[in-house]
Amino acid sequence: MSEPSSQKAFPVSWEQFHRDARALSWRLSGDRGFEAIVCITRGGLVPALIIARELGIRLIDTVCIASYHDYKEQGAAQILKGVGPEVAALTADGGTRILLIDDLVDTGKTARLVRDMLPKAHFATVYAKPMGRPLVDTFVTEVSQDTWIYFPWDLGLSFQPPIRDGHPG
Ligand SMILES: O=P(O)(O)OC[C@H]1O[C@H](OP(=O)(O)OP(=O)(O)O)[C@H](O)[C@@H]1O
Ligand code: HPA
Ligand SMILES: [Mg+2]
Repeated sequence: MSEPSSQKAFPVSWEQFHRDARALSWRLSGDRGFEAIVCITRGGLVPALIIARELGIRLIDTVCIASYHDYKEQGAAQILKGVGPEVAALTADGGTRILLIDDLVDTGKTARLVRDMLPKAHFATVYAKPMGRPLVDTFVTEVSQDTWIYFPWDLGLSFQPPIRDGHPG
């Protein structure tokens, strides 16, 4: 990851995240035959709820991966949990009826791990950075590689210094 100081900030409110996840649902809608959602925890849990609601999908599972152990620092990716038996029953053909959801793809490291597990699943993220973009089938918004996305569940209300005082945002 780049140095935080050299990164642009892209803060996302709950409202914007909901709107973007709905936009992703529209792109995934139609007769695509998805029978299950597999979300990549933890960031994929929130868009998975919204997309499952919009598409009427009720079989939802998780793949638990931890790769960023400290703030903005990527460590070795670890798979803590794979899919359970109900979704495993859908994987014989590589997972064509499985919709994989994450909040974003950045370097593509997480996506690559999951793609190895479910090579034919449809992989969708709300946001994508250029390095990871080739690994994603559907996304809504691309941001530059040197942008850090701040998700609403990581944010709180705080004082913002005026722009003229050198606020970087
Ligand atoms: O494309 P990559 O460089 O692999 O980065 C993308 C991944 O990083 C974040 O997850 P993180 O591992 O931080 O865990 P979290 O979802 O629990 O916050 C994000 O939610 C993606 O899953
Ligand atoms: O830009 C990001 N924002 C939040 N979490 C992340 N994990 C990888 N990249 C990012
Ligand atoms: Mg994640």
